[in-house]
Amino acid sequence: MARIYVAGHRGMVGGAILRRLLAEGRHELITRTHAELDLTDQAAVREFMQVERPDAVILAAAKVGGIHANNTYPADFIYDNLLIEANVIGQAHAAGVQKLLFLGSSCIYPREAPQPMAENALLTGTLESTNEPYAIAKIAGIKLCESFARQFGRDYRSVMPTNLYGPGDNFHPENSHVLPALIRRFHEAARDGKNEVVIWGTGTPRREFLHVDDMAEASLFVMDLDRTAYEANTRPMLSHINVGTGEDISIADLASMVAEVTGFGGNIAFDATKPDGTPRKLMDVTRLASMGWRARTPLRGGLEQTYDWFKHEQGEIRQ
Ligand SMILES: NC(=O)C1=CN([C@@H]2O[C@H](COP(=O)(O)OP(=O)(O)OC[C@H]3O[C@@H](n4cnc5c(N)ncnc54)[C@H](OP(=O)(O)O)[C@@H]3O)[C@@H](O)[C@H]2O)C=CC1
Ligand SMILES: C[C@H]1O[C@H](OP(=O)(O)OP(=O)(O)OC[C@H]2O[C@@H](n3cnc4c(=O)[nH]c(N)nc43)[C@H](O)[C@@H]2O)[C@@H](O)[C@@H](O)C1=O
Repeated sequence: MARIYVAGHRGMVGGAILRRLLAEGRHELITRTHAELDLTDQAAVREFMQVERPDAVILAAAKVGGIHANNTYPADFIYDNLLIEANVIGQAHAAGVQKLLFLGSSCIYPREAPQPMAENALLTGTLESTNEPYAIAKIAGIKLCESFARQFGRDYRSVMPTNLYGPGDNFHPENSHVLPALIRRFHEAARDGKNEVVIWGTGTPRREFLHVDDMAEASLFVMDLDRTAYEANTRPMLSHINVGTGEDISIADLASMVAEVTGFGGNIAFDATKPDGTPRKLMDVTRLASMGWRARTPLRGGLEQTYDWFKHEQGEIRQ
């Protein structure tokens, strides 16, 4: 039975991965909360890795947020994420951990990348300014995995998720991503009998949304791939694999869908003084599909399930 350390197991994605691993029952799982182990602390991470010596690591811990948080706290987003990645990946290697999975993000691709964005679009153009520091840290994470694989023969892999949502998401009014932010805003407007909801930007940007349970499944699918298959699909640099649905939707249409699901019947207004961010971010998922994995959860169904979870957990949700 392999011992797997899931970093970030209290987060949305780490939590979904942990639930899936627990259900499979194939592995012994190692976890630490942020309070127990600050992953920006190199000495603490070194001590942890040396004592625990896991067989594999899944790195789902990161400083994460939506467009406003990224734009407002750029230093936190680059500094924390660079430290977390360097410490976890570097100290895993130092402790002899042979296998690791790093979670990046679709914002690694250039703002004007051809759509859908294939893995080889990495480092071909200028990044979107609202999340450039976070994207630079995520690109560094890919390069750390590649480099430890190429120089030391480690089996360190990377997946690049599109925008994610689902149970366990962050519903903060400003710092969250668009889907949880809209669930909360439309829910509160419907509850309070308001006749207008304002959403940020022009409504024209397009985003792709993947349910977190699909992401957890894809993460373990990539982790379990035969090494030859992973390397054959990530040559020449042993780089990364996109994870998404291959379908996107405009923010205006997403807002209408959230309004329907939450029962809000009023007007939707757009605050164009707020940034739109990247115009479009659709993943090319051909690589993963060719290996046999496809997303299963349709957006409407996933949104309804997430809204049910939100209503149920309201007293408990993260702020
Ligand atoms: N959500 C999304 O739309 C997307 C997410 N991703 C990536 O997926 C991964 C998981 O994201 P997600 O689950 O949404 O994020 P969450 O914010 O839900 O979870 C991140 C987890 O990391 C923990 N963490 C953060 N900093 C530290 C630290 N210094 N030491 C220890 N633990 C820390 C957090 O703990 P605490 O809350 O206590 O700080 C939290 O439990 C990240 O790598 C993210 O970049 C990629 C694309 C889209
Ligand atoms: C996952 C991804 O997440 C971020 O990039 P993003 O895709 O731009 O993410 P977002 O979900 O915050 O916004 C998507 C779109 O939606 C619009 N929008 C409308 N109304 C609200 C709203 O109320 N909140 C938010 N957050 N956005 C809103 C918003 O203006 C934008 O046009 C980065 O952190 C990036 O680093 C990253 O990896």
